[in-house]
Amino acid sequence: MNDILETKQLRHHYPGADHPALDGLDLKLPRGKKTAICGHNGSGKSTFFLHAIGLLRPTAGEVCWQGAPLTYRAHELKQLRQQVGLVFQDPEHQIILHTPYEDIGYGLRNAGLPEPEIRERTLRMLASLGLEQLTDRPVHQLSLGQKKRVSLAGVLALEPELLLLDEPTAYLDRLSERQLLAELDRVHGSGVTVAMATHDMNLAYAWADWVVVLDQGRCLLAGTPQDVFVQTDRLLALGLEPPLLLDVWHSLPPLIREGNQPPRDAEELKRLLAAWPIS
Ligand SMILES: Nc1ncnc2c1ncn2[C@@H]1O[C@H](COP(=O)(O)OP(=O)(O)OP(=O)(O)O)[C@@H](O)[C@H]1O
Repeated sequence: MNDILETKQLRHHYPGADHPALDGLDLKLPRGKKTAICGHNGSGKSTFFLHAIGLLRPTAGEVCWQGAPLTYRAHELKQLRQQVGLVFQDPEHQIILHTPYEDIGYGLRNAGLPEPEIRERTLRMLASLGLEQLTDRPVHQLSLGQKKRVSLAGVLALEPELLLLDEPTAYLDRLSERQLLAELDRVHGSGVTVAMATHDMNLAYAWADWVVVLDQGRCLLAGTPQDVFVQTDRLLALGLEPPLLLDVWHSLPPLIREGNQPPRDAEELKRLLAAWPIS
């Protein structure tokens, strides 16, 4: 498999911590896929992301970008951060300027782009994320969902090859979540590899085409959603609730399930049930 980013026996010990946050993490992000990184609180998801953009350095092990280990030289890190975009869980940690327009342009200016291109890309990102009406609105007047879209726009403006999102749907209402997922599908459709950390197994099951499960800084499971989520007992032992849809599916009579793949979303389940003759 062609992996865009890989960690090999990655270990990270924060100064003063009792346990390592990452403890021999072997994790691969397949190129071109949508990967869900699952794991309960403190399993190491955010620490992995900080390593993926070279913000933290390994205590041991290595991070490979496009097959080559990171060297942590300044010019390499600058290039890496243009190729790998990380959207933090809390937009307050990401947005640093006063308005969406200024903030989205900031990263582009840092990357050394000429002013006309900065303006063109910023306006394009504002439009594609439905933020035109908020272009010059002070950031502190925006809702959380709007701030999340601004921070995503700032990262997407750099046109990364790999987009990482830390709990992107946390605290969003259903409509904002649906809009964000549609945007991620559009970005993925344009050729970007996307990986999101999430606690939401229902979301991971419906959205991802590759799933990894972390526990205590290690990768315990990796595979397609069907392969990973069928391991109900292991997930429960890791404190993760298996997807509701899969639970419902397995509770249906075998005659309905026979010859069908488990549905990935409620609409698919409804279609399968509607096709079943009631007599
Ligand atoms: N700056 C830090 N200093 C010391 N320990 C830290 C620091 N950041 C994280 N940790 C610890 O490292 C471990 C992994 O944390 P991390 O934030 O990577 O997990 P996570 O899976 O992203 O959690 P969550 O789902 O709550 O965001 C936890 O035990 C956490 O307490």
